[in-house]
Amino acid sequence: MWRRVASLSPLISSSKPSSLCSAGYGLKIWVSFSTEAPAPLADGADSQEKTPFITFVLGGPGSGKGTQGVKIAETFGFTHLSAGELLRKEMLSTSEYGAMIHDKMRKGKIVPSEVTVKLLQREMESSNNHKFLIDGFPRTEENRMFFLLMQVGTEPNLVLFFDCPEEEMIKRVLNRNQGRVDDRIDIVKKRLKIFQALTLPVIEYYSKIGKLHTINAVGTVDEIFEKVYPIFESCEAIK
Ligand SMILES: Nc1ncnc2c1ncn2[C@@H]1O[C@H](COP(=O)(O)OP(=O)(O)O)[C@@H](O)[C@H]1O
Ligand SMILES: O=c1ccn([C@@H]2O[C@H](COP(=O)(O)OP(=O)(O)O)[C@@H](O)[C@H]2O)c(=O)[nH]1
Ligand SMILES: [Mg+2]
Repeated sequence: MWRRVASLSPLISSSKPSSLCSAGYGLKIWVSFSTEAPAPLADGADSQEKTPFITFVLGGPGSGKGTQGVKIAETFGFTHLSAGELLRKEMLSTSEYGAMIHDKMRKGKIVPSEVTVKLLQREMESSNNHKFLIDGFPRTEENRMFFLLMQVGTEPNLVLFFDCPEEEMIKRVLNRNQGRVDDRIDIVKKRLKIFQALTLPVIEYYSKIGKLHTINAVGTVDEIFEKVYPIFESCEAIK
């Protein structure tokens, strides 16, 4: 398990445009494999320094985030974290948040940022990996800001957007057959509206700061992965 002893350098307010596959951005992670209570580290001595590499995968419901996320994670060694899956797992547990998550999901609404970010953070902090592919998050500007705050300034290195026509997304979601409470036509339409109103501004933000890769999500799974592959293959920071 790695533990995070974060130092924040002036990365958030950098006005320089970042590259499409940026490597470091100031946050360092000191990896420690000890099971004992951590002793203070002297300038990272006796520790292995790792910088997290974070990819966000965004797109409307049914655009293929999960499907491509699995393939990217397998091929390029990422730990795949689906925000929706983490929330569904939490919902089925005895968590104090279970009923609230269920209520939000079945209505197609967004779960409060602190809950989702806490779940993501828990997974990240208990992982030995430093490469994370986070699928279906951030869905709102508030989500984005909350992650930035909780992760002490961790901005993603890469952001993918699976751009898919609404009719295709609706067709895929209604054929998904995973027994989800929100895969119903009325709720999918609501989720699409929320995507337009709240998630598209997040996508635009990443476009503005030069981190966005837009992928046309129409085609077979393999055809789409062929478009995704070169983005990661050309990224030295993940090797
Ligand atoms: N390129 C594709 N063409 C057709 N169906 C797809 C494609 N990619 C994914 N699917 C299917 O569409 C449904 C939604 O995909 P999923 O990966 O769960 O999307 P998301 O996570 O964006 O909601 C799933 O049943 C999946 O098998
Ligand atoms: O960061 C997130 C991710 C998901 N959700 C909730 O979980 C549902 C399903 O999300 P998921 O990403 O699994 O759906 P997908 O887009 O893959 O169909 C969403 O509609 C929201 O209710 C949320 O509130 N915040
Ligand atoms: Mg999904």
